Amino acid sequence: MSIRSKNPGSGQVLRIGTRKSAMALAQTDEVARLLRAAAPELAVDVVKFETRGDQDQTSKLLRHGGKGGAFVAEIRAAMRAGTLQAAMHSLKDVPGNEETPGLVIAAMLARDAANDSLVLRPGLSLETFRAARGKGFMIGTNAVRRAAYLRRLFPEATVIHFRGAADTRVAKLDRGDKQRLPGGGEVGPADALVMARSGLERIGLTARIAHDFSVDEMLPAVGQGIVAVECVESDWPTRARLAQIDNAASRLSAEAEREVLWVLNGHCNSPIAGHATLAGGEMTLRASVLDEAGAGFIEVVRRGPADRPRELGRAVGMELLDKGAAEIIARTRPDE
Ligand SMILES: NCc1[nH]cc(CCC(=O)O)c1CC(=O)O
Repeated sequence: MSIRSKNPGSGQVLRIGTRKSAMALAQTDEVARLLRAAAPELAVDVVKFETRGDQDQTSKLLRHGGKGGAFVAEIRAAMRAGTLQAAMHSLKDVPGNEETPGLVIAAMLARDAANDSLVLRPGLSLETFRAARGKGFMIGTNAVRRAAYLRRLFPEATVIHFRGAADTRVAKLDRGDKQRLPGGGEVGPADALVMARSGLERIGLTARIAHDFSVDEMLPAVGQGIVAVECVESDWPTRARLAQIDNAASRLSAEAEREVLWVLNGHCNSPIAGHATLAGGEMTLRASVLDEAGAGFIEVVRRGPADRPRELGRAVGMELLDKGAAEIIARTRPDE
């Protein structure tokens, strides 16, 4: 059945906005491929945006309303103005503590790998790195959560701030570039990076993965590995298109995980981790809150019926709060 509308923007052409990093473009191409497969008559146009987050690598992005906020604000404005029908986001980068009136996430794709991976500079072997337990090595990451886990897993390594699009970060590692710091000065070069496996897969760099951390070793960010497509709430033709490519398991997991963020008032760069798995009608939700120094660490695991994800997320979030999560979040600098 083809869906027609008098609104020229939401009939046979669907314009989808995205950041223009290699990773974001690969994700958007996948969304476009699935939409075309579901509706061969549909023309999907990919519109590339250079967001403030991409242009301004060294600024403290939280000033722009959060790291995720910087990535998504501009694309959302275009959608509200009607020049786009949809926006592609990494769900991980969509803040979990903000209301977005008039917008809805109408599709979540089947989840890719949710775990983080270790990438080593050329010439450094995993054996050497492991034998040293990280001592004498610098590990770069852009995320407070990863920094906190790294300080627990490799207490003797130096964790440094490393920012940029995924392909740019690996190129910097390979060239041995230093990283400019937001407050001036520089650190590095890095010996290793920790990045999302899904991101490395999407830009064709899986061959660079020296080690996959399991989700229990390094609990992922809420929503990690899920591509989300947002549209205007009242644009029913577009919602119907997007509903065709929505994945139920991703949606249930995301609802549970994001409820934890909501309860804790967190966003993608808070030291909060959360991951849900589904099996036989049951959901297991694990979430943690970590101290930047790796000292404070609260983890909660609960199980519940898979069809009540928000209830489970709320219970896990409340238990984290009971155990002192708010204090840990408050004392962590959010823009490290
Ligand atoms: N913040 C950038 C970002 N946003 C989403 C991903 C990974 C892909 C995903 O989680 O879907 C990445 C790169 C990374 O964390 O290494």
